Order: sequence, then structure tokens, then C-alpha cells
Amino acid sequence: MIEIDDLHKRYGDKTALAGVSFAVKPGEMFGFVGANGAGKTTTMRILMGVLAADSGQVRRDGRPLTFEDRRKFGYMPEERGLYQKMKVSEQVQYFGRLNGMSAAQAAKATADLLERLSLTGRAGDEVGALSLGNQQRVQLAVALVHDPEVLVLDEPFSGLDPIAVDALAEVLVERRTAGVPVLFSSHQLDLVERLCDSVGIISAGRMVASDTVEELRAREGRRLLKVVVRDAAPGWTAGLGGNITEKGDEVLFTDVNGSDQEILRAATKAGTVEHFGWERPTLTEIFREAVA
Ligand SMILES: Nc1ncnc2c1ncn2[C@@H]1O[C@H](COP(=O)(O)OP(=O)(O)OP(=O)(O)O)[C@@H](O)[C@H]1O
Repeated sequence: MIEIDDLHKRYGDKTALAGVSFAVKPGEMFGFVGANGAGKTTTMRILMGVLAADSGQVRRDGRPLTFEDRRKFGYMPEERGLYQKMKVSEQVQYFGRLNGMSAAQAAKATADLLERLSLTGRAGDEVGALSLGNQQRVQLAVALVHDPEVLVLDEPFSGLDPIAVDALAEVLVERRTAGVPVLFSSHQLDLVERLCDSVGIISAGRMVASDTVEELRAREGRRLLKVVVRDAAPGWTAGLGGNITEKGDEVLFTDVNGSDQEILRAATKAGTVEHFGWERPTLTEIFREAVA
């Protein structure tokens, strides 16, 4: 288990992190989300030892992370760092070798990854000759080549086309299933919602929510009540509690504060109730609420 415990970080008089804590379990995919400048990259740099925290700790299985631990991590930094003049396949193999693989292991892992990320046809091209999206795929191959024990990826999906998004998602899900803790940041909340078991929402250097996607949605899930009444008597919602938005037969109630049964009785009296239930918010709605 990877634990981020109460990280604080200032850049001069600018506070970047003001107490960031969360944990990523083995076999868990954790989506790290937050507005621009919220502190995601700073947190991941501290996790990877690229940057020192002012206070707080990063632990693996209860003990502080060491250089040796981090060598077994796969990291995709925000500042992409590839040798532009090196050929794609050589580059990925090179990083595999740097991480302790034999030449044969690195060659095999590289060939497999290039295939998965649809880069086989570009294996002999210089990285600098590739489009930005394809360079991003190479960067991912570099982060993944040594079969890391932990994955820390800073916006791995940005700039990828939908096919590459699916290919990367498949690789990450595979690693997660093999027991690897996977942490990635993203602004693509639909993707985070689709892929992640847990989500951390950071705002202005503080964690404002950190839980499983299911828990977050369930917790927020009794905020929006949707009622559809066919052939309702006009004005049937008059005098009922909460904020009310009406659209044809559909009525949405927010901030109902326990008056749901009263609403159900009124709806039943007004006409034929076709739908009565709590709407589960999307991650985007939860995010907007959390950082507001
Ligand atoms: N080297 C630095 N010097 C000064 N301030 C910095 C530095 N790096 C980051 N910051 C500031 O720290 C805060 C957190 O930045 P960080 O890059 O961690 O955010 P982020 O959540 O990754 O943002 P984004 O989604 O835009 O990548 C921001 O206010 C940023 O301006």
C-alpha cells in the first residue's frame, strides 16, 4: 500500500500543498483529480522523490519510501523527458536496461508494449519525428517497460486519441488486476469514473474528498430526487420542500431534507407515478460541488 501522509509544500510564499493525505492499495486504480494548479503534480513529484516536501511522509507498506523502492516504480512525469534523436525501440529498451532488465528482457518487453500501443510500425523512427500523441505513447511505454510494482502517471491520457486511450486503459487495468497500485492524474473525469476504483479530489492544496467512486456517489446520492408523474394535476408540487425544477412530467427536487415520503404521497395523489428515485450524481457533478 502506498500512503501519502499530510504533505505540506511551499514555493516561496506560495502554498502548493496544505496537508495532502491519501492511500492507494495494491490492485487499486486511484484517480487524482483537481483544477489546474491544485497540487497534483507537486504531490506526485514528492511521491517520486523528485521534489522534497516541507513536511509529511510517503510510505510503502508502512515504511518511508527509499530510492530502491522508487526504482521499481513506473513514473510518467508532467515534463515529458525523451531523447528526441533516439529511435523509439532503442529508447524504450534503454529505459528498461536502466531499470535493471537484461538486454533480452528489455527487447521483449519493448516489442510487446510497442505492439500494445500500436507503435510497432514506428519502432525504427526517431522519437522527434513522431506526432505529440505518438511521443506520449512512447513515454508511456518507457514508464511501463520494466513491469513496475507501482505506477504513478501524471496525466497519461492527455493528448491521446480514443483508440490510444482504450489501449492505455487496457494496459493499466491489466496491471491493476496483477495487484499493482496505479495512481494517475487526469482532467478527463468520465475516464476516471469509468476506470478508477477510488478518487481523490484536491483543491488548492487540500484533499476535499478521497474515497471509492461508489462511496462518493452513494454519499452524494440522496441529494437529487427525480419524480415523473404522468397526467399530473397542475401545480401538484406547490408547498413541497426542497428546490424544485420542473420539465414536462419530470420534476427534480434538491435539498429535500427528509421530505421524500411527503413528495411521494403528493405525487401519487397528483397522477400516475412513473418514476420516483434518487439520481446518482456523476463524478463531474461531485467534482464541481467539491471544489466550488
Ligand atoms: N516550481 C514552482 N515554483 C513556484 N510555484 C510552483 C512551482 N511548481 C508549482 N507551483 C505552484 O504550485 C501550485 C500547484 O501546482 P501543481 O503543478 O502541483 O498543480 P497541478 O494540480 O498539477 O496543476 P495542472 O492540472 O495545471 O497540471 C500552483 O499554484 C503552481 O503555480
